[in-house]
Amino acid sequence: MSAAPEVAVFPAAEDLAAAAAARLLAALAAAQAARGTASVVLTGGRTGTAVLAAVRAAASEVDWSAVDVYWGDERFLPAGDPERNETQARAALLDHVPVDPARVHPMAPSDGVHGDDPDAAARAYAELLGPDPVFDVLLVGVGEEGHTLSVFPDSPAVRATDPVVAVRDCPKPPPTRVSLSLPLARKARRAWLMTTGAAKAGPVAAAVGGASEVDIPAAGVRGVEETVWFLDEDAAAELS
Ligand SMILES: O=C1O[C@H](COP(=O)(O)O)[C@@H](O)[C@H](O)[C@H]1O
Repeated sequence: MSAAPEVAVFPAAEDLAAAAAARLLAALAAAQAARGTASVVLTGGRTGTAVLAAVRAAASEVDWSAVDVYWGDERFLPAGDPERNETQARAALLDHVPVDPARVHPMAPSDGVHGDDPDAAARAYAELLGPDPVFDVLLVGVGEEGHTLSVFPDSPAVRATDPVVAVRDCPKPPPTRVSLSLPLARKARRAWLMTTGAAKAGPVAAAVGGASEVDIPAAGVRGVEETVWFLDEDAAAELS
């Protein structure tokens, strides 16, 4: 059963990044203390990448060699493209902590073994995850139109039941992506939605207020144990 969402509002984006980073490190350390390993699903975007940079700057008890790293969505571009979420996450954090490369699981690039076929890349990621993946923490961002992951309003992806989907014709570039679906995202123990800025205030208020996930996909993200909205004051401005 999903818990009622918690809404945490911070004065500025930097405060949000520091707080989310500290809480992420504590959650990963707690998972390792309980089970020996931890898993996190990373997001792209400005807020998510700022959180990863804050994680890098923080002291922690986390054993990075025992963290499985996944991505919630990826821009389907060539390996190393600066717009890929993987590239940004590596630059912000993963290149600077002693992760085990075998535990870092990026989605395929458009010039990889699956060629320029996002459906094949989505199928391969679903196979990698297996039927019952464990995600200790799922990090996601929120777009101006309410998208989360690469699940956009009123799109085939928002109605998807497959665990991982190819996404085409996105309103936000690049147009082709690979994404976890909302049903898979809802298997995470902790789901944290993170966003900043006045342009996000409308979709945040709609999602927190219970909008349909078809209209505002961010409304469809919930953790099994915990759902947290990390917002700055601008993004929280329209909450009632
Ligand atoms: O394209 C994407 O955008 C969202 C939100 O990004 P932001 O820059 O507005 O914070 C992000 O969550 C998603 O992973 C990414 O692919």
